[in-house]
Amino acid sequence: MTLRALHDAARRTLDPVHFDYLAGGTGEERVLADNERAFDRYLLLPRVLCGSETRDTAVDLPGARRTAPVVVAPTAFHRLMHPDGERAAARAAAAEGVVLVTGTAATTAVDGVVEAAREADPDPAVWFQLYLHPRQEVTEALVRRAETAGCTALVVTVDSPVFGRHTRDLRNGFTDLPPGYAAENMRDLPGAPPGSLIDIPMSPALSWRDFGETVRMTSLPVLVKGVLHPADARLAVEHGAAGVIVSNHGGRQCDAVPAAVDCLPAVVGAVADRVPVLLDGGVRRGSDVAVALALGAAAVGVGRPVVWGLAAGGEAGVRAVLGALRDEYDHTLALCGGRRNTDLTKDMIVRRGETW
Ligand SMILES: Cc1cc2nc3c(=O)[nH]c(=O)nc-3n(C[C@H](O)[C@H](O)[C@H](O)COP(=O)(O)O)c2cc1C
Ligand SMILES: CCCCC(=O)C(=O)O
Repeated sequence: MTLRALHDAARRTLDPVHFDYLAGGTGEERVLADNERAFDRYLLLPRVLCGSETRDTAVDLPGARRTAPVVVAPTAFHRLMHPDGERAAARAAAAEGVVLVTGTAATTAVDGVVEAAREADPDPAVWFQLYLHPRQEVTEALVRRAETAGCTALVVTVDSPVFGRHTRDLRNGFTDLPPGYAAENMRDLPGAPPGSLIDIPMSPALSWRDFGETVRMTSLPVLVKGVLHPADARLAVEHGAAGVIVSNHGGRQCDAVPAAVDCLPAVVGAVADRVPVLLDGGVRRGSDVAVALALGAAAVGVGRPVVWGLAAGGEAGVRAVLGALRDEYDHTLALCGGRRNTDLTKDMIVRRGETW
C-alpha cells in the first residue's frame, strides 16, 4: 500500500469531523500546503560509485539508538482514529525500531503506551511530549508520570502559547472530545479537572525560565519542539535542551510562517554542532527524509501519515507507513551513493531551477 492509498483509506474510514481534525491546519491552510510543497524545491545531487551493498541507517538520538532516522511525531487523540489508539501506534513504532512520541493529549495514559511498546521491544524508546502548564506542580506531576512509565526523553512543545485556530474544526464545531474519550494523562493532577480537550491549558506567559525549570526537574534529556528562529534554537541550548525540533506544528498554529524545511538550514547552522536538530512537517517520502538529513537534520518526525496508517489499519497500518518510509529512504541513500546517514551532505542539495 502506498501512503496515498492509506490516506484515502483513512478518509473513508474516519468520521469526517475527525478526519478534518487530522488533516486540517490553521487559517487558509497555506503553511500546511507549503510544508509539503517546499520539499519539491530541494533536489538531491547524488554521488556515484561510493556506496555499499548494505546501508546502516541507524541514528543516535537523546536517550536512544534507533534503526532509522524517523520519529513518530506526537499527535493527539489516537483512540478517535482507531479503537486500539496509542497502543497500536506504540507497538508498531517499537517493532520498527523507531522513537514514538506520546504526549499530554494522548487518549491512553503514558504507562499504557510504554507497556504496549514493550510488547514489541523490551527496550523501546518512548518520549513524552509536554505542554508546559502555567502551574509548575502540574507540569512536574506530568514529568513524574512520564518518568515512572519509562519514557526516555521529554519533548516540550513551545509553538503553542495559545490554541491553534483550526479552520475545519471551528467550522465543524469540533471543540471537545466525544463522551468516553479524554486526555488521560491529565487525570487526577494536582488542582486540575478531569482531563478532556479543553482542559489542556496553554499560556502565552510561559518563558525560557519555565523551560529551564523543567529541564532541572528531571534527569531525562529534554528536547524543544516548535522552533523556527535560529536565535530561539540558541536559547534552547543555553537553557539545557538536549535537542531542537524545527516545526511549525504541521501548519496548525500560525498561517504566515515559512515551511519547516526552509527553516532547517539556519537552525542547523546555529546549534547542530551542539545538539541534534530534528525536523517535522511535510515529510511524505523517503527522499524527503534524505533531503532533511542532507540539510543537517539528525532525524525527521512524521505526523499525519502515521495517523493515516493507524486509521486505515491499526498497528499493521502504522507499520506499513514506517516500513515504507524506511525502505524508500534506504533506497534513496543507495541511489545517492551513501552508506550511512552522515554521507548525505549539504553539497548534495540543489534548489530546483538553480543548478549552477
Ligand atoms: C492531528 C494532529 C495532532 C497533533 N497533536 C500534537 C500534540 O498533541 N502535541 C504536539 O506537540 N504536536 C502535535 N501535532 C503536531 C505534530 O507533532 C507535528 O508537528 C506535525 O504533525 C508534523 O507535520 P506532518 O503532519 O506534516 O508530518 C499534531 C498534529 C496533528 C496533525
Ligand atoms: C490540546 C490538544 C492539542 C493537540 C494539537 O497539538 C493539535 O491538534 O495540533
